[in-house]
Amino acid sequence: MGRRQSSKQSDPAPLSGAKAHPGAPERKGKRKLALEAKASSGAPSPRATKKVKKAADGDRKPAGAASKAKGKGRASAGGASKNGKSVDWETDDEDDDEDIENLKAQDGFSDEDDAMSDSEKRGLEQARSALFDDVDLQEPTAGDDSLDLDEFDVDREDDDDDDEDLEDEFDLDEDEEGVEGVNGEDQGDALPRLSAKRAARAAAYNSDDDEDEPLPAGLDMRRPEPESIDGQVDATREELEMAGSEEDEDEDDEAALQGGQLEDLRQVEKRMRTAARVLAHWKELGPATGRSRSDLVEQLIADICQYHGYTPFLAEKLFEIFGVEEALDFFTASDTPRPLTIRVNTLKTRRRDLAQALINRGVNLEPLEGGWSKVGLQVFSGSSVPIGATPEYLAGHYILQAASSFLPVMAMDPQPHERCLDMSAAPGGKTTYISALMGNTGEVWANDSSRGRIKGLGGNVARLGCRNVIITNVDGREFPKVMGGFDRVLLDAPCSGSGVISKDPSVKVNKTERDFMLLGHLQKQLLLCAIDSVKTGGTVVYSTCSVTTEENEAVVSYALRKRPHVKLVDTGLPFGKEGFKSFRGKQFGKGIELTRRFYPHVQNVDGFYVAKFAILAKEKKAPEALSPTLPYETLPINEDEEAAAAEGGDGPTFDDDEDAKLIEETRKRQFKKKGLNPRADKGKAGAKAKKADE
Ligand SMILES: C[S@@+](CC[C@H](N)C(=O)[O-])C[C@H]1O[C@@H](n2cnc3c(N)ncnc32)[C@H](O)[C@@H]1O
Repeated sequence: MGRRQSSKQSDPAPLSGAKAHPGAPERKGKRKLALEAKASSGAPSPRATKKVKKAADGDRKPAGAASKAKGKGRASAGGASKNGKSVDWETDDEDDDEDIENLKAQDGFSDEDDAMSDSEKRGLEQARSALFDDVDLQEPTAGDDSLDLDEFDVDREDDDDDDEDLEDEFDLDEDEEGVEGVNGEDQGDALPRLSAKRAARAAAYNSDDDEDEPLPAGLDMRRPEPESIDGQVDATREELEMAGSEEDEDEDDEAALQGGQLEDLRQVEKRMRTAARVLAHWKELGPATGRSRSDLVEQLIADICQYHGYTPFLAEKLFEIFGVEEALDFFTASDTPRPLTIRVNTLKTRRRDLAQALINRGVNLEPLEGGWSKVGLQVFSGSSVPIGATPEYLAGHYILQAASSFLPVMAMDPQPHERCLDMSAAPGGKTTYISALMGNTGEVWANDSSRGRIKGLGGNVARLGCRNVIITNVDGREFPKVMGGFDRVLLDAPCSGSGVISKDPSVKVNKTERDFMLLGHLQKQLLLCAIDSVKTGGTVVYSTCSVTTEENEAVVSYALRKRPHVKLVDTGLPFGKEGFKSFRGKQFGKGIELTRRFYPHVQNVDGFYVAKFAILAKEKKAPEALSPTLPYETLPINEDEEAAAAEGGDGPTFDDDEDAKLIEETRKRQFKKKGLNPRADKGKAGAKAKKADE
């Protein structure tokens, strides 16, 4: 049985232009995985352990050789046309995918090796369950020596920094519109209860009878097989009724938990899927349940909070973004780590050379799924090599960077010798990519308002050998006052991080309505400043690692309204879903469908949003029409103004009285400077002044 067959996960539906990853590789708990595998199969040979670990990787691996064969030429197919020229993201003309496969074959990584015995499979299964417990409950720690989390483009700003920034509000006239669908529930009550439930869930997953049970939902990204809904009415009703009777006991939950009784979370999961199925087929299945639609939605959101550990506010906000069943997939995928990826630093090495070096060290890797990037490698767990501390890493041959983080830079498409600005750049994953695409030519201004994060940015810029980067530490809203006229600006905005919950689960409980309002506010201000910093004919890319509309489409639409000389253009990205044209009755700006959304449950990348603007020439102000009510039919024509108008410019206008005043003031200043009395007789003083001049 090959790796793929051993997987319990099925492929999320692929999007056009990109194939979805079947699952996520593990980047945590490698030691635990190895120990569990060892324990489950007695005292296996190192080879057997290696097989188990490799098989675990395989569970999360993208499609195998077939997909790689297809990968050839895909990147160019994804290349967008820009100004009639084909955008080519490749920095290396040769296709290394095949080379890497050959290297791996030489190194003994063949699919045949992956055949597992039943006991190995059982060991793997246990290891995965244990692993999932780790992932689910463990907050990210700086102590994980295999990862430099700061550098792993967590894509979220320090909350402390934000607090400072967000307090400093501008006076924007349309702030309120970004906030919608707010749930005013008292979170103070909800949070302790949620954490008690999470503890219950942890205990439930750790129970001994797990072996024959299905995987916890957080690890199993499968949707139930699409079944015919005929004949399901009774079963559905039963499931919901069972759920209903549980609900009646809800008030006793606290007591039950305190008394050491653990709720069966699998039951909750089943109930969620059932409710989602009923809601998705409401016409056919709804009436038979005897419940109202809103009642069922309410129950489902409560279950999501309980099962996945969200506040009701955020659960509802995220739930509204997706269709019912898709929402459950999103929540599940947000509990699962994304693949660990690295970006090759083409300023220092080539992908095939780096792959060779890392394979020689025992790192298990593959080119990024789908062939859409020639600088990305996916790293699979199972090797004992700490990927954040290899000699190649220290020499700056690569950076740990989430695949979704490549996308805004690809959309920006920086060219050699240009002048670019990365407005909120720390810790520098995107800055260093921009620098590499420009081949260390031109200028990359890397700015961030956080002093603390600037240090990491400087470290990465130095390690990766980016000599064209200039680092600044100001509030992005100071641009273009500080500097303007850039060819391209990237605003990878501070955001809620709702797309990267798998990296930072604290988002589930620490984001409030106020945060979203203030973030939207800040993002709008920064985007206007980004636009104003670019010269005519230039480009602005706006991105966030959030999936909410008020941080994405609403911000972009605001900028379109406030800056009529900009328009949205194709991002040129080979995959991603269209930006929302409307959301809950609100229509977004022209061309919004050209923006792109990326989701963990669809493309197995972090939730991300990318919009690309072209900056056009500002429209000249038309001369104001004369009012027919004026007392004169025509006004005397000022020759200067007429000449300026003929040239099509906003020519200067002069006011003789004002000029006379200015001339007199200047005269007085000059007299004082020369020690003369400006009020003295003009003739005498003038003669003296002339003499002083001589
Ligand atoms: C999403 S992170 C940027 C990640 C970075 N682009 C990368 O790829 O490594 C957002 C950054 O915005 C910065 N930030 C927050 N408010 C800012 C402001 N007003 N001006 C400039 N930067 C700001 C935060 O310090 C944080 O580093």
